[in-house]
Amino acid sequence: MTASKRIVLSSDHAAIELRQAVADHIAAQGWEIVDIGPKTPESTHYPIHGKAAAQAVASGDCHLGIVLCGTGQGIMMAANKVPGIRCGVCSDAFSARMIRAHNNANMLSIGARVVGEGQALDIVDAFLEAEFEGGRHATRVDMIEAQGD
Ligand SMILES: O=C(CO)[C@H](O)[C@H](O)[C@H](O)COP(=O)(O)O
Repeated sequence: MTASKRIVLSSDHAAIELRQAVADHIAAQGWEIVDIGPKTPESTHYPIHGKAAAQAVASGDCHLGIVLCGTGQGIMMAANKVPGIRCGVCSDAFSARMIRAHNNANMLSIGARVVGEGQALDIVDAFLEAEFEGGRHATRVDMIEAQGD
């Protein structure tokens, strides 16, 4: 793990507490956290927060991003609308490892109403520890990028 790397975190109202747990967990590993909120649990709209986090990654300000909502699905869809973003929802560590190793994902989405905190932190660790394998997988990721928006 490269300690100097920056990671953006965001969520909607359904995942405020889990987002904080993720932030605490990865800050303890030396990651620089850019937590763009929201800070309070009032009902909000996941497209706003998925887009904002994705823009932080797509702009190069952050190396990676983690977004969370109730299922992880809506905020993932919003993030993937930003060019250059490859975000996958994961409920298990194997998938989290593979979206980086094979799909070169730069964002991870988690459903706070789907997985518990312990599982979520395992998913986060798997995502952050994995590395893109390149080779045939790079050919395929390039094909995704060539499809445009
Ligand atoms: O899971 C979500 C989107 O995929 C959101 O987090 C919302 O929680 C979900 O849409 C339910 O909305 P609610 O306003 O919390 O009932």
